[in-house]
Amino acid sequence: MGEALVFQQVSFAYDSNVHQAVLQDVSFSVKKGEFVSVVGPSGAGKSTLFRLVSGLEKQNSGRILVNGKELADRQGHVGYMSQKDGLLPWLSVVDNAALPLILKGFSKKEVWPEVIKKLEAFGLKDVEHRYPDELSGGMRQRVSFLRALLGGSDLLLLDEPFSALDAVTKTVMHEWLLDQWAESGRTILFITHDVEEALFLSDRVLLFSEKPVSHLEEILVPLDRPRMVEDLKDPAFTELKEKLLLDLRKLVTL
Ligand SMILES: Nc1ncnc2c1ncn2[C@@H]1O[C@H](COP(=O)(O)OP(=O)(O)OP(=O)(O)O)[C@@H](O)[C@H]1O
Repeated sequence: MGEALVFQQVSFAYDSNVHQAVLQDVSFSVKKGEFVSVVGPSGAGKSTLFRLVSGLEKQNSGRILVNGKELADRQGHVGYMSQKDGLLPWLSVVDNAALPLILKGFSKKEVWPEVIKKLEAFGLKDVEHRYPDELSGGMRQRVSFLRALLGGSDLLLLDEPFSALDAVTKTVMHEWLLDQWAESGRTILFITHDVEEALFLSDRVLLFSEKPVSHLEEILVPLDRPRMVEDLKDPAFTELKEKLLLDLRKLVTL
């Protein structure tokens, strides 16, 4: 199957704080097609991990391999979607979604029909020519996810994409995301503070369990796929959730 992402003994400290490493000899890997969540207390280094994967920061030592290659420039190899959907307010929905293709040099005329078809499949029919501030939060996140998909990267980094959504929309988005993930065959690395979300979505959860992080604790999620909201009542699921919440609580210092 192969590895989408490999960290080999990666250490990293911000220049402004060289004496306090964020990561210390961290090793882990994510298989192609896997859905892995990253959970940990605030300030533990989750976003830093994403910044390293996407190449926005450079590790001080160790190796980071994306699809088996150590790349100097990972732009275009890693897709990114954040809590703030990052849509450009002056572009229409279709122009926002099509942006990665336009940046690659395609013309609007070439890509619009396909992008509009995809927007329809994402439940965004008839809003193609609206602007982001005219959409609901869930709609905006779907446009943002489509833009990440159209970037073409096999590895998608999702940084708390649903944390600003209400509970019901969030649940709907979870099932929707799992459908899109299954259909696209992409690899997803997902940051969240929400333990239930992490367990519901993922094959594995990686827990930042110390500072600086030198070991990511790994939790395998024993649920079959496809998953549905009813699975949240499964005793194996609730037991795991309680355990993970307790583990996290121990790590939080005020
Ligand atoms: N640009 C930066 N320069 C210096 N230090 C930084 C920078 N960004 C983050 N840090 C520090 O690195 C550590 C890890 O931060 P990071 O944002 O990765 O944590 P996080 O787990 O994503 O937190 P949260 O869950 O609150 O988003 C923190 O101590 C933070 O203060």
